[in-house]
Amino acid sequence: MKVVEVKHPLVRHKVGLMREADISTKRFRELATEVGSLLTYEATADFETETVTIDGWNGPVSIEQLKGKKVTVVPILRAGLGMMDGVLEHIPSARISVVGIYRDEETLQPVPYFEKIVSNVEERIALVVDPMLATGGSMIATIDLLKKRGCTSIKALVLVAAPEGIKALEEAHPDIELYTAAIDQCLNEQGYILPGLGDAGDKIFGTK
Ligand SMILES: O=P(O)(O)OC[C@H]1O[C@H](OP(=O)(O)OP(=O)(O)O)[C@H](O)[C@@H]1O
Ligand SMILES: O=c1cc[nH]c(=O)[nH]1
Ligand SMILES: [Mg+2]
Repeated sequence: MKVVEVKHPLVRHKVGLMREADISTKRFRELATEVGSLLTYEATADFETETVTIDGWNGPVSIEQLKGKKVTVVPILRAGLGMMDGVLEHIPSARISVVGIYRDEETLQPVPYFEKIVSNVEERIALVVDPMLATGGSMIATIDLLKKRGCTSIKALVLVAAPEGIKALEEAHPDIELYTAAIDQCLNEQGYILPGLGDAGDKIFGTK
């Protein structure tokens, strides 16, 4: 599995700000969008382009335009919605496939509760967004679901990843790519990432 920890100074700075214990919901949301945008920039660096000729101000001019597979953005509810606008900033016409999964707080197992995947997902590159890759269970379940629908080109974008989650994801789906703004130290006994961000869903939705 290709794993890219984006080390750009802007990304490191913004993720650092997100770790502040007293951060407001507004600021956390803004930063989740901004880092989502920067991760998208990195994750799309290998997209293919083709050269075409258009009418420019001084006659014909060769330009490059994107070609190949179109994109579907896949936010994992709820917290993934907090990164979605950052992706759409760069790919405004992307179709959206929504997957609802929560993690059982006792067992840490993913519990699916909603899915609405675009109809031609097999023809698209899926950019799956979720701020946290902890045990990896939620991301693995989402990718299982996308593959069952025929999707073969999948990139996962997360703000913070735990080594345990990366290992589990690599074992389950070695063919996908992972882009993360930070690889943190470990999980605590409750399955939270350390140092991590705390509960990203609660911070984005203001529910605690
Ligand atoms: O890698 P895992 O161990 O599966 O944990 C990560 C998942 O946990 C969080 O979601 P949560 O279950 O809190 O749902 P929420 O987004 O609705 O808050 C997070 O947004 C991921 O989806
Ligand atoms: O650290 C974690 C782990 C799972 N979900 C979160 O929101 N945070
Ligand atoms: Mg949550």
